[in-house]
Amino acid sequence: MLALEQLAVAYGPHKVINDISLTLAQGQIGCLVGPSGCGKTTILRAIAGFEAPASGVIRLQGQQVSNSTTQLAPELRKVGMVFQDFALFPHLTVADNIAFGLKDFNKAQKAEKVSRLLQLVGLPDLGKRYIHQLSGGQQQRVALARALAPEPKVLLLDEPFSSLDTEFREVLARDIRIILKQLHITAVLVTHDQFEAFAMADMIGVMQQGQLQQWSTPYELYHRPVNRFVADFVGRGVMLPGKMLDAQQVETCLGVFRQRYLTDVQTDDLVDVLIRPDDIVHDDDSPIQATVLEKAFRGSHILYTLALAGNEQVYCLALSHHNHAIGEHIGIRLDLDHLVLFPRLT
Ligand SMILES: Nc1ncnc2c1ncn2[C@@H]1O[C@H](COP(=O)(O)OP(=O)(O)OP(=O)(O)O)[C@@H](O)[C@H]1O
Repeated sequence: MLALEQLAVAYGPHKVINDISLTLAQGQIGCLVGPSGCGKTTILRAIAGFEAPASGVIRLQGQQVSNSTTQLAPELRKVGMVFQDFALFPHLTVADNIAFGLKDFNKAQKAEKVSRLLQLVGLPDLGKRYIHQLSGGQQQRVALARALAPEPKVLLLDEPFSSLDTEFREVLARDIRIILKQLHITAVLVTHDQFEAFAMADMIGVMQQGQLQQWSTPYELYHRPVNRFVADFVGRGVMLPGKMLDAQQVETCLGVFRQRYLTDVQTDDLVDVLIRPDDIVHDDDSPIQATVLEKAFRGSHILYTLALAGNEQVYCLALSHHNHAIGEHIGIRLDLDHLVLFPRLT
């Protein structure tokens, strides 16, 4: 179990982490996402014990390991780390890299453990190779095996996939998730890639300038962002102008919809309604017409950028056998489970 309670971290006089609280149960995987410099790595460093809190508390397995006055040494925390650059030793074999941290094991115990870990990360036959004889993805699996060897209770992964090809990342992210779940290890992943976060995480935290804007499940984050920053940062979407007809009903160019998201709202208030690409359904029978401005082929789907009457634009994710040309008019309707809206910025 991992808990941060009102954590603040400063470099000299500059506070870069402010009042962050979050909890992960044993075996849960959390991801931190956010713009460059927002403090993601600093949080990992604080959990590992390399940075002391300015205030607040860090707990691992219920034990307080960091506060502003006392710090448990990093090597006593049972925390493993996997980095972006793998940090493997080129002069050692794969097996020796993995065994590197196993100080209290004899030769036979090491060999047994390395063999089990190689099996676990899907590289059973590569123990005798050197690091330069592996692909990037294989190297990252070795880095994972090395971090898992001392049986950490918490694993910290700092952009572990960023040097790998995009298509490969999601597969590796899912594989690593399966391994961490098997071993019931609590993990925190830092990434720039929200699809990676979606593939790995039970909980995702969106950070901005040292503050945690939202900490929730991937579904909640996408469908119920707590503010505009999170709505913009996670997933694609547009803000469609709307006007409140009363506290529940909002009028947009796509029709009138009921809402329960915004409580502090009155008749005639101007709002923006968040519309995701999957909220717009292509429907030949719909009276609402839109013009295809752009299209991006995604294999099973096409992401259309559509112009509505007036100047508004929306995205529409349609199955790719609905193949329409740029300039064509198509019928659409809004298929919303719930409305997310924000007061219009003045
Ligand atoms: N050792 C340090 N001394 C002083 N300032 C630092 C130090 N390390 C990081 N910072 C600053 O702290 C802030 C947070 O940095 P951090 O590396 O945690 O951000 P990040 O979200 O991980 O960024 P990125 O996504 O670019 O890796 C940044 O403004 C950074 O410049």
